Amino acid sequence: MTLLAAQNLSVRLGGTDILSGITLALEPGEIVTIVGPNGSGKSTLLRALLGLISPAKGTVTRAKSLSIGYVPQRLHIDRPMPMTARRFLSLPKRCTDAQAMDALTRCGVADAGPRQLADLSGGQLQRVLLARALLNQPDLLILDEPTQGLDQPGEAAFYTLIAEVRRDTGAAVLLVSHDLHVVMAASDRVICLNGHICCEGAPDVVREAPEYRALFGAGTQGALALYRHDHDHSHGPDTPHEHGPNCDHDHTPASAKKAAHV
Ligand SMILES: Nc1ncnc2c1ncn2[C@@H]1O[C@H](COP(=O)(O)OP(=O)(O)OP(=O)(O)O)[C@@H](O)[C@H]1O
Repeated sequence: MTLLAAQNLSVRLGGTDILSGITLALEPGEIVTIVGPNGSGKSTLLRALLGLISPAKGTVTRAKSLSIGYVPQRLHIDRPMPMTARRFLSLPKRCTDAQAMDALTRCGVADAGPRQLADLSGGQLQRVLLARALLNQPDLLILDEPTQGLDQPGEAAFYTLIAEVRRDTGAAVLLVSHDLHVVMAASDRVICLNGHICCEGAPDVVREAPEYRALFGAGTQGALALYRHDHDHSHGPDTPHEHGPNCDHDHTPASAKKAAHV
């Protein structure tokens, strides 16, 4: 049973096409990571899947009575505002002390309840946010850059936690990241987004091909940055991009061809 699916989804914001032709499906218990450069539409895609943005075209379908836990990219409360983690867990929906303790313990921050949000480290705060998302016993967790601002060990620990949550609760996880480096071990599937789905695949497949580096630049040092590039689409005619040696199709942007009179 598919939990959530998008069919040929396009989103237009402020008169600009942000996403086009997105087709994807999330199955129970899988961990799927969306990667893509800044501004490639990752948060927009999550918001469209959540129903927070109306698509210009296409459809989003959710399984009946699907429960979703969402951790947005930014916490829209004033961190200096006095608020304990325990109180935060009861917003907007009240939870019991036992439920709060269970969620905090599961997320490795059992003692965070009485602490002020402002006093928590970045990693602890992310865990409290995850704990809050778990309170509804979600079938699907949607996490928008949950490790933003964490150092690499913190990031790795957080992804280990996500894998444990999936194991213990059976929840599927859809998350956004900039960087495959740490995500790889925890993801069943990776979707590379740049306004459209450029490529997707299992991490072990992704490791074997050079496409991720082409999209993200040399900054990744090629670390785990490799995708098989199964094209089921055409790139926009003027979208410049590069691909690895295994690609057998012409990626010369149309504009370059025009310029070169090819
Ligand atoms: N409400 C809006 N109105 C107009 N444009 C928007 C709106 N929200 C987002 N955008 C634009 O849509 C594009 C995609 O934004 P989005 O936040 O989805 O990208 P992202 O991949 O999540 O980026 P980042 O990695 O920087 O978080 C950006 O160019 C952004 O400026």
